[in-house]
Amino acid sequence: MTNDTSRSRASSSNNDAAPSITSSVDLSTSSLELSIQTRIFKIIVIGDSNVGKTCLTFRFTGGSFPDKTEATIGVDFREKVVEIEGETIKVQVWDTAGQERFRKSMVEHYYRNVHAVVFVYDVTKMASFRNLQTWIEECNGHRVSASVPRVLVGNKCDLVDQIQVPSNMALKFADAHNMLLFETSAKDPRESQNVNSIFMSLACRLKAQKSLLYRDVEREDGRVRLTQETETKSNCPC
Ligand SMILES: Nc1nc2c(ncn2[C@@H]2O[C@H](COP(=O)(O)OP(=O)(O)OP(=O)(O)O)[C@@H](O)[C@H]2O)c(=O)[nH]1
Ligand SMILES: [Mg+2]
Repeated sequence: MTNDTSRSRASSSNNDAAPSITSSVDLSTSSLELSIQTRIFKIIVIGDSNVGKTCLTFRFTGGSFPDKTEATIGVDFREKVVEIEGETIKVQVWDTAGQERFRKSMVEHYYRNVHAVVFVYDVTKMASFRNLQTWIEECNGHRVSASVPRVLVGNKCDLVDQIQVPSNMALKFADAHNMLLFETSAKDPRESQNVNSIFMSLACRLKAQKSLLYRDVEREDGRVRLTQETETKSNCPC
């Protein structure tokens, strides 16, 4: 599919249902009922170290650009509760480590039961764009279904004089890999809405694609085990 050249570009869409998911919550929590009703979408953010994964997730969940960041070790979780078509959904963002030494013991956890993947490169660093192929191979190697939506994000667009990755090159890559492309900046507050769109477009697609149903609620040693099941559904306006 050919795309226009606006900052947020749709190159293609994914479909199909995701695998079943099992999670546990503490019985003692009075919010059990809420837990059962609130769907959680797990979105992982992947890419080279220093491309701005932490800043992008911070911008989405906290609405600001952090003064200072350090290399992520393992993973940082950030959550945002959003409402889509009257339904409250928890978007759980996994901000992963780009440095090999800080991620190797965690990689299995990143990909387990993931609902969507955000691949990030730095538009001022060609190497971070070239390395996307490796990140995609890692993702595929962890049995992430082709039906799990993926988007591509070129970050640091505010550094206009230093851009190394041309938009048309990124667009071609996104098309070839069946991904949406966003070119944006976690730093520039005017791009805040665009950063939101990265995650909201995924949440809308997930909501449209499937309805996670809690099938079984069984007590296990004071805990409740919830099993979610998926079914195809398509009524999201996004
Ligand atoms: N100019 C500019 N700088 C940015 C932007 N996003 C992040 N940075 C800077 O890039 C550096 C790295 O940002 P991080 O978000 O920590 O990078 P990361 O991808 O999380 O790195 P790892 O945790 O090591 O994988 C920091 O100095 C940020 O201030 C952006 O949009 N524009
Ligand atoms: Mg980080």
